Amino acid sequence: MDANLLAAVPNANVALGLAATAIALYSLYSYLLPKPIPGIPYNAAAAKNLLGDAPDMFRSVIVTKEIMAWMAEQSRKLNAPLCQVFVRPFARPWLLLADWHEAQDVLLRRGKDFDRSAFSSDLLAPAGAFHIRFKTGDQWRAARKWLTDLMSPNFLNNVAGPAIYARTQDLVGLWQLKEKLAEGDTFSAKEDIDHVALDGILAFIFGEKLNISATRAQIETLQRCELRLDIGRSLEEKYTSFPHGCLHEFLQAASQGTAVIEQIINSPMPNWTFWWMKKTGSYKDTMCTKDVYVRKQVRESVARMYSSEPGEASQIRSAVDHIVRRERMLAEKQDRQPDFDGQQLIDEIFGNVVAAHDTTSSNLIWILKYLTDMPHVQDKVRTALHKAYPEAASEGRQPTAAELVQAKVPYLDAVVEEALRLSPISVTREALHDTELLGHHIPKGTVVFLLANGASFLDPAFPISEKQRSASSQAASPNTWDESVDLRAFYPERWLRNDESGNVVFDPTAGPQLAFGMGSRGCFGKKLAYLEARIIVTMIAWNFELLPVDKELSGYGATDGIAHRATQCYVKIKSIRR
Ligand code: HEM
Repeated sequence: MDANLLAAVPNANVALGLAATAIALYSLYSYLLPKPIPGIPYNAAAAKNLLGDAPDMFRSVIVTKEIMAWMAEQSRKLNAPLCQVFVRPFARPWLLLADWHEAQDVLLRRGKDFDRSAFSSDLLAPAGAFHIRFKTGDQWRAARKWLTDLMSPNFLNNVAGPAIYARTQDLVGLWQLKEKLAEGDTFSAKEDIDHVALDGILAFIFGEKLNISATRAQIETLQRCELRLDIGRSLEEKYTSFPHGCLHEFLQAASQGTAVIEQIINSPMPNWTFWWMKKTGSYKDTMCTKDVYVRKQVRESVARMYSSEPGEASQIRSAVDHIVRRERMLAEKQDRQPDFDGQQLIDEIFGNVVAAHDTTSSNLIWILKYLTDMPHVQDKVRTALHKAYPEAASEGRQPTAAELVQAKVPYLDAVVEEALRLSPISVTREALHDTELLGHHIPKGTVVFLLANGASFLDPAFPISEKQRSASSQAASPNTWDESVDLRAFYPERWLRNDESGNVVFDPTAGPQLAFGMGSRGCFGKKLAYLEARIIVTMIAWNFELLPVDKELSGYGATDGIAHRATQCYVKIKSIRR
């Protein structure tokens, strides 16, 4: 054979090898590129990037800390009520639905098509066997049976309300002390609100007599600071800071329980983060502390139950008392031994603490900010309260717990609702099988974010032809309001209307609201959250004037985790003397 030809054979082999490698690499690259769902708008540049939209999202979230704002922005940029983003590399796209009418339909009427997503269940992995993580089915129903009637007016008015009221009195005491120590200066209210929300929820879960309290721990610390030795002013002399109270280990575990979930939610690789977290000593300590404490409370409640007369309702002083009675009753019905020590029951109890704590405290923090920055709203709240509790006002005392749980104060309810409307976290659902949304084919397993901060909530709704909507959506009549009233403004009046007798009433259905989700998987604790907000805001507005604070301390930035949480909440308080 020709020598040149012989030399060319290896070269040809090398070339062939290189070409094959290039083809293989290109195929791998194409395989790993985001896979858009046909017909649904997306960012074209992101579809050509192995990391999809992730780099853009991280750039934005590093600055704003608000992933929900980034999502709403994508829907606006793509000008689409349904769009897709590629946030997790090499995974399916997430769908973003920005339409109140269709979101309501998914949540209320399409439970067979969409359910709790594995995605959100994974983010809440540290909550263990808490029912929020289950798909709708037998396990979920079994857990909900323990909770039946906890949100009944009877339980809320006679057990939860008085317990939360008692804990709110501690906050009033703390702020009277802080006002004196700060000599009228501004201070951060975030931790105080966080603590009173935790104390309130724990009093609901474990009873008013629970002997641990984050607020009282703070009071004890401050009582030792009478000489102002430990009290500091910030460098810029903008606010006074106080030393922190020393929290009971269970209170620390409760706060830590929220913190670990937030860490997972904000991780680019949640499953890995959780895997790593579980190996750390601090995680194990937190889990062990909360399990031991909750079990102890359950055992004490069981002992009280067996030592009281059967059916003696007055013995039920907490959610745990109620849950252990339900477990006993269910066990009898199912002909089995009650399992008071089981991990699922313990996870259910602690899960409710976590679900309730950060969400309620975030809502209260936003309310305080709005009341501080909008004195006319604050005045209106106080006027409404004086009208609702005329005896307390004329006798120069605070409204009692019994008065608080009974009264209707439409303007206060509207303020709470409006704060919730402006600070939602979007709920997610997962397609249970191949289905359709706004006329598009949606593959099984796709995660859909129902944006509560996009079009038809904070921006005017997208025009959508009725034909695109599902049959159940077309059949329903949506509640919507005048979108020409600035949807981003804090305007409680949008939740008020006149009834047939001309009285002003609060109308929770006046317009789009997704703060609690909806339907059978909507928030279980919604009524308790309203009750807690009503009690705490009433007691604050009744006892203190919230004076304006420096503009620099009144930002509206937030972080997204379990809740959409304001970064700043400073107050300058003046006791109202009667
Ligand atoms: C302002 C306060 C609160 C807000 C904004 C809030 C918000 C939410 C949201 C958005 C969901 C998901 C709903 C869905 O997927 O459709 C949810 C679920 C849940 N929330 Fe709340 N929540 C609050 C207070 C509470 C409280 C006080 C409790 C307990 C006492 C609670 C217990 C739960 C539970 C157990 C679930 C899961 C329901 C299920 O999966 O079946 N939440 N909450």
